Amino acid sequence: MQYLQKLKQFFNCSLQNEASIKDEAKLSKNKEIPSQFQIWKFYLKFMKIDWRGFFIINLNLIICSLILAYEPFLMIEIKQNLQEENYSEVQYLLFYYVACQIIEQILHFQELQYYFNTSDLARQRIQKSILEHLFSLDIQFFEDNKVTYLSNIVQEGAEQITSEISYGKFTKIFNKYTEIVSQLIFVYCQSPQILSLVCIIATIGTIINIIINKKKQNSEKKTEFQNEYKIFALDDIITNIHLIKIFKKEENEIENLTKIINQNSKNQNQIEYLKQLKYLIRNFCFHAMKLGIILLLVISGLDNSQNKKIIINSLAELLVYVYSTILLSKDISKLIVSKPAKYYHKKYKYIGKVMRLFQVKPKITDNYTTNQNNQPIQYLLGSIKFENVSFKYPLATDSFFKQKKFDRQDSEVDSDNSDSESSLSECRQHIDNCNYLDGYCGADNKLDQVKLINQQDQNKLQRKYVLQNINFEIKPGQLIAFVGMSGSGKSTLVKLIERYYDVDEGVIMLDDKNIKDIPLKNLRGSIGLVNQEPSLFDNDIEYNITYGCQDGKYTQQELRQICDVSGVSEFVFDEERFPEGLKTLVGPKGIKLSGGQKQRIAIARALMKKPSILILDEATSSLDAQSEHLVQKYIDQLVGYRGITIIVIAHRLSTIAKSDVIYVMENGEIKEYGNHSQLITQDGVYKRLVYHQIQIQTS
Ligand SMILES: Nc1ncnc2c1ncn2[C@@H]1O[C@H](COP(=O)(O)OP(=O)(O)OP(=O)(O)O)[C@@H](O)[C@H]1O
Repeated sequence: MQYLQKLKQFFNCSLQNEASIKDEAKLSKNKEIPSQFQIWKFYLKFMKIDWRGFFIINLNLIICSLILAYEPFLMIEIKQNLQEENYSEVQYLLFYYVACQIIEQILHFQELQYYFNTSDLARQRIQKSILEHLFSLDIQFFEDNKVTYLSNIVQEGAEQITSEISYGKFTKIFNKYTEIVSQLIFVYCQSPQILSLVCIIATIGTIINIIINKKKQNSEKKTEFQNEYKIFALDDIITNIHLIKIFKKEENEIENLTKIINQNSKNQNQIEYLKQLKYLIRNFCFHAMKLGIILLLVISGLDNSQNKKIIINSLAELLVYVYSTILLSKDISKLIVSKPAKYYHKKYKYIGKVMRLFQVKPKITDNYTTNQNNQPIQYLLGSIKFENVSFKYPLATDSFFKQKKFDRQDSEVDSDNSDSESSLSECRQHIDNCNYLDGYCGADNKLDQVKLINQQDQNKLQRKYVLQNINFEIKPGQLIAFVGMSGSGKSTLVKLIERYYDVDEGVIMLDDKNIKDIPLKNLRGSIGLVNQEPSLFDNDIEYNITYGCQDGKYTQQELRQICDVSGVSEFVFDEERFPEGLKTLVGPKGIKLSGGQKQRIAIARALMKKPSILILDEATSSLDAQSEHLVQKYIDQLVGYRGITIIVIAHRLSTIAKSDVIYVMENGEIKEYGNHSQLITQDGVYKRLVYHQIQIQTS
């Protein structure tokens, strides 16, 4: 009864599967899934053939496959000679057989050696080109995509492409078919009727295998997406472990994670069930063939006892070949299943993702990259001019995995197929509408409904201008400040000066040149930035401070001076707390340092770069008053001596009182500007901010 139910379930699923296959074909048309031609064209990017390796690997494989194909016939010959008691010939044939085996093993060993060497080189080359492409992408891409996901693409993608473009790929397929054909010829030589029987049963087995494979791939596709969801949820929760501990939410999170982890157990079970079913069918086919062969022998043996004797003698051997023919029919069925569908399989999924990654193109382009790479930075003089600049953040269009809220309270994700059709078409429409470059993970999943943003949502999400009609001019060597309420657009302004984004309207001029015409190397090389949340590498303090030094050149004297003025010396040379001094490891993201220490290192790093424009975005917010005063003193010196342009963004208004010009921002607009004494006399936003801060301090 249970079995019947499962069978019914299976065929129901197959019907639904049919529909999803049709949809897949539609998707293929929509270029959501690459065609085989596109896949091969893509592989060409990474191909660099070492002809010697190519020749040796393929020649060895061809010789091995010919030896393998000849083996059954050699066995027949040995047996015939044994029956005829021709022992000298048997000896000779046995020697020949052993020699073939030894040659095959030697060739195989040599092929493997070449294979590993060439694969290693190919993997390095592929990894490098994926990284080169990834690093050429805009900051926005990294803001929209999860780091775990991108690092997986680089690692796994390179691995999978390497195995796909290995030199022996085609020859191995050729080997497989030579083996099948030789075995079929062997069976034919024994008895044509038996061959017909083998062919009929193998064809039935292959067809059933194809159906099961397609069904399995459908489940794998869903599992794949849910696995990614699991990884992101785990990543999110473990990254916030401090928060979880402080709120004593361990139990809740464990419960939520367990729910998320167990979400796709239904799919996993189905995959296992289908695997078992395939195994069962293979065995069933084999037994059916065995029975059929015996029946044939009995029928034919009634009137031909000689024939019967010969055939019975080789029955065991025959069955071995019949069995391996069935095993090979498994490979045929895999080949017949559409190649793109294979890309949902965990063995191939990252190839599709790498293809997607290469479809993403940077919007911030630099025509000078190739020419300027080996030339030294040409520092800017430091004048900045904004002319009628307006800007809004673009929508995330190149997200591999859309930013999704992990709804842990209701994390039950129904992986049932019951209403997959409606969600499927809806999601397909979302894909068309959004033109999102989503991974090849299944869209026929409820999760995708959450994941993809439809046209309506897009309209709602139409971003507002973050900066509107901004005009200002900064001369080289000036000290300029931007103040304003949180969210008024100050940091965005800095991002535009660094050209992490291009403006929507207006123009930004640096040294009287449009920012778009300045090589990125010169632009970013001339800017030193310290932002609100300093990022540090998991390395020692010295490495972090000297990271921006051109060609890694600096003197210990310079380093010491910068450490002194940025306040790093104050803690780093304290032998009790930092016995290793500048060689102290800071831990991931500088976790072993305090907020103020991290900020001082970031300030030292920016100063070591000797920039012509220094941007301090809330750079001293975690420093105590004394340290801030020290940094401030050095900044004043810099302005005086080196003519460096300094832009300060600060909420603490005492920090900016000495600025040449203070720009006051509100809702993405500059509301007023002037120096401190001018602004304080006006009855405007600045005066209100100053009084507000004084009030807080006195109370
Ligand atoms: N990467 C981003 N994508 C989309 N919107 C963003 C992004 N970064 C900032 N914003 C939005 O732009 C607006 C201005 O943000 P910005 O960080 O420039 O403000 P701010 O004045 O520097 O604030 P604060 O003083 O709190 O740092 C905010 O409404 C914010 O939500």
